[in-house]
Amino acid sequence: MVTVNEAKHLIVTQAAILPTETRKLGDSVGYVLAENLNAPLSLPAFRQSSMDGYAILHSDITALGTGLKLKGESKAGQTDLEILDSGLAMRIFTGAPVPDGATAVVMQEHTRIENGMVFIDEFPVPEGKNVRRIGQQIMAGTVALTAGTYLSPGGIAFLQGLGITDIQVCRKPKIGLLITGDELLKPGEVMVPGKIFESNSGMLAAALKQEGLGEVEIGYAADDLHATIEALEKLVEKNDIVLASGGISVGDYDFVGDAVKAVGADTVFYKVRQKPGKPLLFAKKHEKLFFALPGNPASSLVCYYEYVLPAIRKMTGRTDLFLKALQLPIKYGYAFDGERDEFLKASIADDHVIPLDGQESFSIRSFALADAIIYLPVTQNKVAAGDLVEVHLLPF
Ligand SMILES: Nc1nc2c(c(=O)[nH]1)N[C@H]1C(S)=C(S)[C@@H](COP(=O)(O)OP(=O)(O)OC[C@H]3O[C@@H](n4cnc5c(N)ncnc54)[C@H](O)[C@@H]3O)O[C@H]1N2
Ligand code: MOO
Repeated sequence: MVTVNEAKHLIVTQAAILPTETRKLGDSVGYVLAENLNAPLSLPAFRQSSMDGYAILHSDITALGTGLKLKGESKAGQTDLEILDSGLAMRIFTGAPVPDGATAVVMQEHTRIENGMVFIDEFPVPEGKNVRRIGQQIMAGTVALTAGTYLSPGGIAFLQGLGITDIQVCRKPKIGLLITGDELLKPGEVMVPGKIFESNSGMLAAALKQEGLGEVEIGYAADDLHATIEALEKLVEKNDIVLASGGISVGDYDFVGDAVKAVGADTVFYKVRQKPGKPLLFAKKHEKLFFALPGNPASSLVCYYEYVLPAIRKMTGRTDLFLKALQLPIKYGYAFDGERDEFLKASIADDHVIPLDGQESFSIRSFALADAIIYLPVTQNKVAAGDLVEVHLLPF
């Protein structure tokens, strides 16, 4: 049996970053950049107006109400503009090129047009007012984004704006799920007394989907050693990570531990000093990782968030591996006996964290209502209302 921290340490040190691949920028959200990218052009690439109004020479405006002769127009997308001379104003729109010679743009709300003249009701007009400078966001040739950057929609937009179409990212792991248990019915099957509609496949597939891993191979095995080995072998062959659900405790029909050995994986640890999720097993075969998650749904999901997710993130090149953690006051007092650290399904409201009803490991309804997990180490087995506790935010 290892501690929570030992288990986490073993997992993130054993998980290795996957090789890189080239992807279309538009298909790269949620991936991690595997190369340093320099800006091929400056942004903005030319002086742009940030307002609809009039381009002028700021030095022409010597008093409130200075009149300038209106000459020409610059609209967005314009490529051929004449130089603006002193004494003139050019009609201009947001995003349009500021003509050479002009040193500022006055927004149209601060102007009046009378007889072909533009009167500027603003004084003084500072140089550069309402003009986006060349390279104000980034200069050509400088570092745009560095290897290791997680690509958010903002990152995609930034690189697309630089004209970049293909990038090098860390590959994401292929994941296989093995669902074990004789009592399990798949969605749509006919309910029979003694059976249950299994839900761990949907739960884990959904959690993986949220992490950008939409294609998951799912295998099923009855509570039988040979069936479990066979299903496991298939999944291990094609995937980087295999998650098994159920069959990892000490019952006569729990075969996953033996099957893991039979496929040649080395167990790194079995059992973590925690509740729920004690019988978690972590094994490795070369670079492939294997997690045997306990069948109880809440145990399985806690183990996914606390251990599997960091491994996935490490393999995809991310450096923020764990759920975001913060300290919050707990709404109600909570106490527990025993030697195991506890993870509680919880929700956050009014700057407090609330432990939810239904903390049993079979109870998944509380997870349906949770947006966080409270982590209470055994050293903190009695907390009073208002005490600070460690809270892990679920990904949303
Ligand atoms: N004598 C002992 N018994 C148990 C111990 C122990 O230390 N000594 N540990 C308990 C703990 S803690 C857990 S957690 C469970 C883990 O059991 P398994 O991983 O072997 O899981 P199963 O026995 O197959 O199933 C447990 C529970 O979960 C339900 N289940 C299984 N698969 C699914 C699924 N795909 N979808 C929904 N629900 C599922 C299953 O029907 C059982 O109710 O062991 C304790 N026992
Ligand atoms: O580890 Mo179990 O998950 O306490 O029910």
